[in-house]
Amino acid sequence: MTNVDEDLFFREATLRLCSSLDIQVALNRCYEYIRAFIPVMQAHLHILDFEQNVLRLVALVGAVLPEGEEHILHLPEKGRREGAAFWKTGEVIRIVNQPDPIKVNPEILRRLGFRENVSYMSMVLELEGSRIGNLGLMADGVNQYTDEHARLLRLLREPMSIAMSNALEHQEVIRFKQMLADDNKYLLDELRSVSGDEIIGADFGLNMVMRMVEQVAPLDSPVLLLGETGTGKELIANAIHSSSPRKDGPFIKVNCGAIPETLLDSELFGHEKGAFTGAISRKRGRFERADKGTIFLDEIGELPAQAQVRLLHVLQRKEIERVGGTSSIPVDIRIISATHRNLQEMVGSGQFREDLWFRINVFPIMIPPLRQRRGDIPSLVHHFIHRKSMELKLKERPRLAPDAMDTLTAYDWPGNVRELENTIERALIQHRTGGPLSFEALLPLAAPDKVVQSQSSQNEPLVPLDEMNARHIRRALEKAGGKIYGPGGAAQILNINPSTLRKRMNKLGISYGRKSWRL
Ligand SMILES: Nc1ncnc2c1ncn2[C@@H]1O[C@H](COP(=O)(O)OP(=O)(O)OP(=O)(O)O)[C@@H](O)[C@H]1O
Repeated sequence: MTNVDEDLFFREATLRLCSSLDIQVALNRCYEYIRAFIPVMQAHLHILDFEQNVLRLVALVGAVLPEGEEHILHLPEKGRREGAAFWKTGEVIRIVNQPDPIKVNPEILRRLGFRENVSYMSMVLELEGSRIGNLGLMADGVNQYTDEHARLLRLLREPMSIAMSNALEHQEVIRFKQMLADDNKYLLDELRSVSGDEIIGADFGLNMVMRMVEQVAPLDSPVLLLGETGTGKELIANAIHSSSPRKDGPFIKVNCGAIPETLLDSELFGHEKGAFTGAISRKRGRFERADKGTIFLDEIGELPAQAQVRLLHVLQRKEIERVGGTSSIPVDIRIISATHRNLQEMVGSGQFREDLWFRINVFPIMIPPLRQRRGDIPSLVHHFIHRKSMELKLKERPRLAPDAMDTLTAYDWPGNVRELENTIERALIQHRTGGPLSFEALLPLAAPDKVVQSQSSQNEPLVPLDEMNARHIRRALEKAGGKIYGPGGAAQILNINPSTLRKRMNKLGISYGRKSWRL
């Protein structure tokens, strides 16, 4: 003992303590080294929670806890006060060379593998003024520990405390990471069930679209979704992602038209700390967040010219550079873009870069407007009544009024599925008091829209809605030779139920019978 080179002892033991973030591995390595200098049969590392009066074992060498054994040891209640005082003010090293004078519960000793005649040396670990834990060494027989051993052990107090603290923080980071991954998965599943990723009309009006989705989903090719607002472009983008090999990766949406131009770069590509006023910390951009997943660039036609150049850059090089950064970060992403605008025309007029257009237009999918797939309307109506009734927590699902479905099917839906969804929700809110759902207000809006567009010029004065409706119905009657019912009848031309048409004719004062409908 007298010849111990303390510097060497400190260095070698510290190297072993810092050799792993796994505290058990670190303690094993250190134990193997120090046992040549200090008698030790067993070493254990605890953190003490004296609020709860428990010792939590974080590493143990020289004994194995039985399978499934709890790693928390409850301290005897009567020792609580003494223990707390010791942990707050007690000496750093404690040597107990006689059998059990510290009156530790024999059950604890047994669990830790102690025998009757043991010597015990413990050292309190402390970091930045707070006591964080305890290292205990145990040797067989009485009077095993000397002041010289205590002096050597004390040399390791600081590295042991740092190693323990780092290991605990590392464990905490891993735990948080697992919790976040778990939460993330849970929230994604929740989001899917709330937003309802069920695609209505997949076998009917959207059949062609879904066939194309199946073809392209397994590949990494860029997809361009075209279609009017509210047709379901985002829903389809989601469907492509969730049936692709990237489905467990992120699906990140960027609404290119909704981000102010000044923030666009930092939103898309992220920024380094201090890159500009207000950049108080480093931030990852959406491209970086979409790594190993899919990025959905909605309203890509709204992207300003500068941003188009940078996007092209990312697509060509598959890497991004944060604002204020100096290095490139590789990104592995699949791009789905969407627009309700005519990008080809925008290319022609110089508003959209042709090279970018070629890059994103590899596999265009056109989603037809709802008025071109009216057959899907009844299923959509039932789907939204079901979903929205649940969201609104309605006790009973309301019935539809007799003509309601015809009215809904006849309407032109310029806002497409989103408008239909909102219409149903509004009707459900208005009908909270009961009664069937009717959509009387819709029909007058339907046909005139088209008629106004096709018949009136910008300068012509606007006619009242009822008059416009009446004219439209008369035109249909004229075309049908006055026939209301059956094939070629006015109801079929107008795509509404004949009885709805008759009601509307009554309301508008259009009489029945051959030619009586003429002006
Ligand atoms: N076929 C469908 N089945 C069920 N719900 C649908 C369908 N199509 C659209 N929806 C619903 O309609 C709403 C609008 O759809 P979505 O946001 O995907 O349209 P969009 O074309 O991306 O609209 P915008 O162009 O305005 O961004 C969403 O709530 C979506 O869930």
